[in-house]
Amino acid sequence: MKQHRPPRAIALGYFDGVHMGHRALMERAVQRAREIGGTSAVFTFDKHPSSVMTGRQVPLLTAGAYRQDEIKLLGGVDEVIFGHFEELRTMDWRDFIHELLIGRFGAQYIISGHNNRFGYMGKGTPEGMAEECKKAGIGYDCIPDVKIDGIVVSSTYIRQLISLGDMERVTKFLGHPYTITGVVAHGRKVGRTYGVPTVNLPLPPEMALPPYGVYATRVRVDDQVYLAATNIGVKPTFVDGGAPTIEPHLLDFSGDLYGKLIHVELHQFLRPEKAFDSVEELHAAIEENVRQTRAFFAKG
Ligand SMILES: Cc1cc2nc3c(=O)[nH]c(=O)nc-3n(C[C@H](O)[C@H](O)[C@H](O)COP(=O)(O)O)c2cc1C
Ligand SMILES: Nc1ncnc2c1ncn2[C@@H]1O[C@H](COP(=O)(O)OP(=O)(O)OP(=O)(O)O)[C@@H](O)[C@H]1O
Repeated sequence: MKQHRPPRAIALGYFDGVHMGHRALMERAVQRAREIGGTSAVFTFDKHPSSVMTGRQVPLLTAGAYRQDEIKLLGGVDEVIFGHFEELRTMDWRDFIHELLIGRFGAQYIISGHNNRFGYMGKGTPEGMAEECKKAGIGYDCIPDVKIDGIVVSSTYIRQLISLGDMERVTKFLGHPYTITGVVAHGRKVGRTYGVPTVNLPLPPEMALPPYGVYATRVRVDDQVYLAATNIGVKPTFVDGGAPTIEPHLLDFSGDLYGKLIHVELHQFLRPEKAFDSVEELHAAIEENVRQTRAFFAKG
């Protein structure tokens, strides 16, 4: 068999959101890579398997364009390998191990969780994986479930928490705040006329949408971090319908962010979005939200 240099320790899964369970797998991959003098990698798919299988788009926890960076940054792995799910879903599970992971990508160690299924019809199981890896003379680690408050951490559970707006619990299960990433667009520039300039971020359509409302947030841009009171919704005071936007009002900032890539971390839901009777009432509500945001982050 062709020897790959350097060999790889490969963690398997989709890794949407890079939660605490995912991190346990990737930490192990990094550790194993060090032991074998190789590189650590994640093998994931270009499309979410459930979205393809059910034909219904699963709302994602990581913006598509940012997946590779987020997995590397939070998981600490050297590489992210994207398999084409539509092609691989028909591959026999043994071929997936021997031909693809070992033959093509030089796996010396494979790491997965308990519930990992792979190959045609999801017939590959951790038990089958252990047996085949043994035959091939490579290592396999099956990582026990990571639980918080007695609940198994999963992307599915975190999506539910987001739909409820329970951002503090989301942060606990993800191990980092839910973060919406995108490029700043031009808004209507109305906010600045009453002293509340906002950054306008179209919501990446593939991402999970929290309830419309105002959130205590932090915005990361380049190497800077700003506190921000952020509205998510359709601005019913001014606009009739339309696509939702995410609009941070950065505190202690003046400047121009058009065209910049920004990361908006949602830390706490403050109140639902509302159609106000006047701009003055909206303004007063926003001032209160700014106070709440400062107070939230002052708590540490
Ligand atoms: C903290 C905050 C809270 C907001 N809350 C609401 C709201 O409850 N209802 C609403 O219609 N618009 C709300 N907005 C959105 C403003 O209407 C919006 O920023 C303003 O219309 C400027 O829009 P523009 O950027 O398109 O010019 C909020 C904005 C911020 C920054
Ligand atoms: N809580 C956990 N503890 C340990 N391993 C986990 C945990 N959650 C997922 N894994 C493993 O991490 C890898 C990637 O997980 P994947 O993203 O496919 O599943 P998930 O987070 O459970 O998502 P979903 O809720 O969509 O099933 C898989 O090998 C999976 O078995």
